[in-house]
Amino acid sequence: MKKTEQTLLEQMRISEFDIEHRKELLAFGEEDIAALLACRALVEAHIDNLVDEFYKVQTNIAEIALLIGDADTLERLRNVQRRYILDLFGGVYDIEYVNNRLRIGMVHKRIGVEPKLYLSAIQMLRELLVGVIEDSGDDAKLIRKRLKALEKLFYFDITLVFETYIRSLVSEIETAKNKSDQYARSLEEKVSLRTRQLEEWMRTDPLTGVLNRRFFEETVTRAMRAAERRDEPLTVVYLDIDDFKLINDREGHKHGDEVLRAVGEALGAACRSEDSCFRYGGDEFCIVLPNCTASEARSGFCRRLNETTDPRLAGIRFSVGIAQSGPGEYHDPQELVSRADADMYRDKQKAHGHLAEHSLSVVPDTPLPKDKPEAA
Ligand SMILES: Nc1nc2c(ncn2[C@@H]2O[C@H](COP(=O)(O)OP(=O)(O)OP(=O)(O)O)[C@@H](O)[C@H]2O)c(=O)[nH]1
Repeated sequence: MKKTEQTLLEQMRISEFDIEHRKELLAFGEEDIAALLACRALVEAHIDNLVDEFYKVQTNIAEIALLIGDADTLERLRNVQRRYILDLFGGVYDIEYVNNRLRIGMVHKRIGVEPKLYLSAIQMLRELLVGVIEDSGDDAKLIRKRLKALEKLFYFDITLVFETYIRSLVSEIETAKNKSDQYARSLEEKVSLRTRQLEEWMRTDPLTGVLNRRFFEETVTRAMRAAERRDEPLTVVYLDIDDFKLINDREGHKHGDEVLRAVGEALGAACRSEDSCFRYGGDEFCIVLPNCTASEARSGFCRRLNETTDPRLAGIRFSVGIAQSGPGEYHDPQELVSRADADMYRDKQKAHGHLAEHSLSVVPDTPLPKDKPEAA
């Protein structure tokens, strides 16, 4: 619930029962109320003098004069003080009376009246009132009773003002804490986002956008363990662009970069969500295909790659090596990669020796790669 939807009494959980309890704690009873009421006429007769004297002293204190600030405010305060003094001897110390005291505590906190200034003002007022009551010429015993009752009422009021003051301080601390918690949370979110971005950046090959070699071994090892656990096949496809040096030499390094970028995009498009694609060397790429046989890699991944229509890849040919592990028997992850590499090398030899067609030519409308015997 918003603070503005609650009265001060509700915020501080002060009920009529609580007010009576406070009076009991101070032994403030009917006798005291009667003693204070008995002074009312006397105090009323001196009220202007009391208020004048009070503010004469108060406005001589530099800090207080600064807080009051101007003549209009002083006039307003004089009226408030007049009402307060009369309330002290009004004989009614109920929920309304308490609410007014709480409000004073709140206003003091808001305008920055420090507790020491409030206490010194109360002490000053007390002395002025004691003077008036003592000079009444009444019976000494009666005067003592009245002063005692006034003392108790001041304690009653001071406690309320201080509690509001403290409550207000606690609220300020809570607000500051909430703000700093909020800031810490937003900072945490930013850090975790930046960390994710950094990790992503560390994993990614900046030119082609596919994963870099640093994470390759870790990925194959993890994929191999998962395949073993599930008794599924795992396939690695090794791709090497044919005569890439020639492309660089003929078309320029910039064009070569553009081809590598296009290869990265084509591989990304040919991969399933569970596949991981790596730039393994300058013009070499490795694709880890979980739950996929060598034959499925050819009919699935290689076919999709072969369907690439990117004009930057027209005439680009790959030597392809495929190696499968599992189900049943599993190789060492490094051995699986070496087998895919060896298979790719054999493919390249055939191509160079014109013994066979290239495994994969990424040009529009090229036929599917020839199905090779399983490497597993
Ligand atoms: N444009 C460009 N070229 C690169 C990059 N990284 C490596 N290369 C070049 O890629 C070429 C690879 O050449 P080779 O290893 O001889 O391979 P190849 O010319 O494809 O020959 P084969 O593999 O036998 O078909 C080298 O000339 C490298 O300089 C790169 O990031 N951008």
